Amino acid sequence: MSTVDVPILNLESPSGEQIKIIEAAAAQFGFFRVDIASVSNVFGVDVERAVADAFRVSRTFFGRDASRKDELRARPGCGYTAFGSETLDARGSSTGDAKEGFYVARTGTPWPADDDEFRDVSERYYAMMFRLGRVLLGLFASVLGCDRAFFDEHWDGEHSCVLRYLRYPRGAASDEKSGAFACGAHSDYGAITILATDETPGLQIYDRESRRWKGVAPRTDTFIVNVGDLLERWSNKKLVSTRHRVMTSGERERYSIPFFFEPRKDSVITPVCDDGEEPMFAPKQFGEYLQERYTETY
Ligand SMILES: O=C(O)CCC(=O)C(=O)O
Ligand SMILES: [Fe+2]
Repeated sequence: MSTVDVPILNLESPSGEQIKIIEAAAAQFGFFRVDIASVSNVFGVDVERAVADAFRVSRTFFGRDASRKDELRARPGCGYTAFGSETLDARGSSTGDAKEGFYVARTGTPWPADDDEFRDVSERYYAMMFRLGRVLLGLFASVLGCDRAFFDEHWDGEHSCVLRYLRYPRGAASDEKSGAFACGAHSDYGAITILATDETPGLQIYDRESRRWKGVAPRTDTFIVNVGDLLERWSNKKLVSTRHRVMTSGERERYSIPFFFEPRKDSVITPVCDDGEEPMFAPKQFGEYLQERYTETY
C-alpha cells in the first residue's frame, strides 16, 4: 500500500501561505494536516497535552465493562455505540464496522457518573477543537474568495459539533475481500473533520486518479483535517470531500478522535458561487440533510 503526502499547515505562518496550502489540498483530496505545536503557540494553550489527555481518558473509558458502556447508549450522535453497530459502507461491507465509539455532543451527552475526569477532559478538548474549527472555517472562506467571517454565523449558538472517541480493538483484522472493515469507506457528511490518531496505521483515502486506496501515515504531532460533503456542497464543489476508510491488521488496537465541526441545524446551506457560476445544489437546511444521511448509516 502506497501512502499519500498530505500537506502540513502551520498556523503560525502568514495567512497567504496557509490559504495556499488549503487551496492545494482542496484541489487534491481535501485532506491536509495541521501542525499541533503551531496550534499551541497560536492559542497559548498546551494542545499536545490536551490531545494526550483525551487519548488517556478514551482508553480508560473503553476499558470499562461492556454493561457499563451499554448503559450510556443514547440517541444517534450522542453517547456510546457498540462494536459492530455501525456500517459506514453498507454496500461494501458484510458485517458491521469493527469499532466502538462514544459521541460527545454540545448538550445531552450521557456521561458516566463515576468518571468526572472523562467529562472534564472531553469538554476542554471539545472547546479547543471548536476554536480550531473556527480558524479553519475562516481560512476556507478566504479560499472561496469570501470574507473570513463569511460562515461564522452558522456556528453561533446551537451548532452541531460532535467529538467522537473511537477504539478499533485488537483481533479484528480488516479484509477487503470478505467485506470486513474497521471503518467502511465513506465520506464525512458534515463540514470539517479534525482528526487526532495514535501511532497505529489504518486510515486510507481513495485516490480517484489512480483508482487506488492510499495510506495516510499516522503522525501524533499533527491533526488530519478533511473537507466533508456539506462543505463540498456549500463551496459548489470547489472544496472536495474524499472517501476514506480504516483498515487494521488486528495486531494492535487503534484509537482515534475525530471532531466533526458542524453548523446549526437550522442553517440553510446555499452554494457559494462566483459571478456567473451555476449552483449545483439547491439550498437545504442542515438538519434535513443530516436526517437523510443518518438514515443511510444506521
Ligand atoms: O479513525 C479514523 O482514523 C477515521 C475515522 C473516520 O473517518 C470517521 O469517524 O469519520
Ligand atoms: Fe470519516
